Amino acid sequence: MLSPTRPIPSIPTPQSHAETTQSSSLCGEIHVIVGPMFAGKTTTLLRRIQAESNNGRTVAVIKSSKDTRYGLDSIVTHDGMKLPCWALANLSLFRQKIGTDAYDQLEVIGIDEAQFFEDLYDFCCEAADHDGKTVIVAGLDGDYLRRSFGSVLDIIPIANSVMKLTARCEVCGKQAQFTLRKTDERETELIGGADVYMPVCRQHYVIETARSVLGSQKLAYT
Ligand SMILES: Nc1ncnc2c1ncn2[C@@H]1O[C@H](COP(=O)(O)OP(=O)(O)O)[C@@H](O)[C@H]1O
Ligand SMILES: Cc1cn([C@H]2C[C@H](O)[C@@H](COP(=O)(O)O)O2)c(=O)[nH]c1=O
Repeated sequence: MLSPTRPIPSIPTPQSHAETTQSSSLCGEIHVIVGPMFAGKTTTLLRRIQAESNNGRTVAVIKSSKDTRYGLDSIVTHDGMKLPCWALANLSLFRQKIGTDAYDQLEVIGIDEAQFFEDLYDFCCEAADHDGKTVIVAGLDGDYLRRSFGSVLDIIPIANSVMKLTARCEVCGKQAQFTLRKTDERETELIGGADVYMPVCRQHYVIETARSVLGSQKLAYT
């Protein structure tokens, strides 16, 4: 693991063989993990990175410096699993930050919060096609309005595999595919956790969105 500060703490969940990602050093790969918030995207990414590291491969993890929820030196899941990482504004800064020699040695690169990186497509192409890296990308496919978020969907055509995870609907407990924003803020990018967002199924996305639209209309007419 090439990390700025600490070694990888061991992650206590056993790895299934299917969760590991094997690749030859001559030819890179791109694996994409998407889904709503709380679906286990970061957990899946960290398990895969840990498995690659356990297999003797050199790994590094990058997250967006926009997400300051748990500090900048670690990726942390919603239930507390943690791994040291590089927090960057742009992926193009990575090679310079880590150093060319260290970059050349790297075999596996994990990217979390991929929706926040504008240069995701170019970075993944370069790393996999030209530099032979295995790139594992985790991010939101959709924002709170279920619109395509950042460049995550743009890398589907260049990916080896795509996995869409689901969370549990906070209203009914069924599978949740979407992220509902609980506050009235309208900007696309709004950092937050369970205080601002909740995972919901299709039915409750529609019901809760209608309820919040009606609520704001009522306020406007009173
Ligand atoms: N509403 C919630 N609030 C806090 N934690 C949650 C909530 N729903 C699920 N979780 C926990 O979050 C874990 C997934 O965390 P994480 O891997 O960080 O998800 P993601 O990266 O997809 O947002 C789940 O296994 C569960 O334990
Ligand atoms: C839906 C949605 C989310 N965000 C932010 C909120 C969090 O900071 C991250 C997602 O984190 P996770 O690891 O997937 O839980 O993205 C946003 O800015 N805009 C949105 O619409």
